[in-house]
Order: sequence, then C-alpha cells, then structure tokens
Amino acid sequence: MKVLAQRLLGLISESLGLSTGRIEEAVGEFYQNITVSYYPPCPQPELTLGLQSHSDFGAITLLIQDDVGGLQVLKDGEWVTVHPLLDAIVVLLSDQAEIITNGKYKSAQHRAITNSSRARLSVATFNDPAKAVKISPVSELIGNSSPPRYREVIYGEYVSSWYSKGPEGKRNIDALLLDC
Ligand SMILES: O=C(O)CCC(=O)C(=O)O
Ligand SMILES: [Fe+2]
Repeated sequence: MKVLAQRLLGLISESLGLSTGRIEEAVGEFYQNITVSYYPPCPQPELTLGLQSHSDFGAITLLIQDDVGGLQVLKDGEWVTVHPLLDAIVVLLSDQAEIITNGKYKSAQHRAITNSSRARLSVATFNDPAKAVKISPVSELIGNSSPPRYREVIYGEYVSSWYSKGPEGKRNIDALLLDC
C-alpha cells in the first residue's frame, strides 16, 4: 500500500509539472493508519448514515471494500455510489494533498450509507504526514497568477482541530482557505 501511495503521488506530481518526488517530499515520511469499518445492517437506512460526509485529513487514502457497497463520493453536488469491484482499490485524495497542490487536486468528499439486509466491511489505509510536519502549497505552484490558496498548517494541529470540530463535509480544509 505504501508503494502504491508513493506511485500515485508521484504521478500527480508529474501531472502538475513537478518532479516525481515533490509531493512525497512535502508530506515527509508516511505514517500509515489502518481503519477497519464494520457497518451492521440497519432496519431503516434512510434515517441514518454509516459514516457522515467528510474528506480524509491525511495525504491519500487507499480503501478496499467488500461486495456490499455503501461508499459514496460527492460529484457535482450529487452523491455517487462507488460500486464495489473485485480486487479494486479505491483511491481517495485527502486534505493535505489538496493543500500541497494549492487546490489543483481536491480531496474527495465521501460518506458511507447503510442498507437493511447485509453487513458491510471496509478497510482504509491512510497515508499521513508526521504530526510535526508543516504543510503548505509547494512553492513551484505559487506565482503572481496563482497565489497560495491555503495557509500553512502544522499537520498535528490540523488533525486536532478536525477531531474537535468533527467531520462535516469539507469544513475543516475550508477553514484554511485564504481570500484570493
Ligand atoms: O467505509 C467506507 O467505505 C468509508 C470509510 C471512510 O471514509 C473512512 O474511514 O474515513
Ligand atoms: Fe473517509
């Protein structure tokens, strides 16, 4: 999973005209956290969510889901179900990647819904910076015509604030937006 995350961030760097290792360099050493989520069947799925709308706070998330389905991403204002595919890994770009690329890439807003008949399991691998790392848009993407869109943040402080405010769409990263 770490090699895949490095490869994907390398391709994103190259797509922006940066050196292959540039985003990884900005993230620093990866700290990997794994969350296994179990969603029991819910008698009235329309009344509750398995996991409320949020974007992940690290750099990039790689997620494996079983064949039940329930992950949705917000696209053009609509919730789109990410249908399970055998052997597929879902890639969710996370908030630090959005900051580092100065918003050229956006973190994915997502949620999990429940269903009335089957339990669901997902395994997410989060690739995060160390808590002390300062994250800001990379200098190569900043210029007169593209000012920084996010203020610098110490990753550990971002995580603390995310947990104290709670997940709610993209309000945590939106709090770093600069007027420009
Ligand atoms: O269960 C899922 O598909 C989503 C899990 C998730 O978004 C998370 O753990 O951050
Ligand atoms: Fe998530």
